[in-house]
Amino acid sequence: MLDDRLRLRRRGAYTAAVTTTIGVLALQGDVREHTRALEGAGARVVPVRRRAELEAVDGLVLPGGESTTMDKLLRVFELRDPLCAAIADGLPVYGSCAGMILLADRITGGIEGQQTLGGMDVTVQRNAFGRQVDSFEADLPMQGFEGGPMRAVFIRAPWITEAGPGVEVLARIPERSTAGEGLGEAAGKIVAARSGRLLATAFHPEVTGDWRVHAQFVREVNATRRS
Ligand SMILES: NC(=O)CC[C@H](N)C(=O)O
Repeated sequence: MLDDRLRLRRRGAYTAAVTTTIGVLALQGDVREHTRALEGAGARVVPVRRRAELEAVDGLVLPGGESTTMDKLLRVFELRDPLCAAIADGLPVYGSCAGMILLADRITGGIEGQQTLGGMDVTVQRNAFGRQVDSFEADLPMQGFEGGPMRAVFIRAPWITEAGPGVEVLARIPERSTAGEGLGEAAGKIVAARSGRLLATAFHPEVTGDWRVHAQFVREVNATRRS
């Protein structure tokens, strides 16, 4: 038995059987940072640009970047329909910032004709923070995450203005940024949420070196895969 396992492991088959493969949508955005974060959290990571690549992953990350560009490229690369179908079918997906916009059922502040993939019963306001606090960092306590508040980096970020009953709110904007700026009307806005197998953050944990969000996503993908 042990010999068999060792033989399989040597061929890579045993490892492949227990290693979760997570894709990062690689059309635009901070693909490299998410790849590093997921690898830091112990996953095998592959870029996804084609339908066949999408079909081979156990979970998918939609990176930060520019949601309008990703929307266009998803159509050009003929990934939009398969991805909508995969989400409907229960593929675990984590979206950060532009990725969160893509997961929202509804957006405000989108450009003419901008579409999302949807799946999460939320309304997301694009570029919600306004020019004064365009980019900032805040320490966010996050529901269900141990180890203290999460340093959250916001870059022309969206927020969630409305969340349906099936959506679990994981984090809201505090009163002040880490630098001490008052965050005004942003305070209290929802910036992290989960719904079924979908996870979304308005901020970018992939750039901080704190891999807790990615690690949690990898655990969820593992649990889904085994169930
Ligand atoms: N950092 C980001 O991902 C910014 C999102 C961007 N403002 C958008 O609308 O898509």
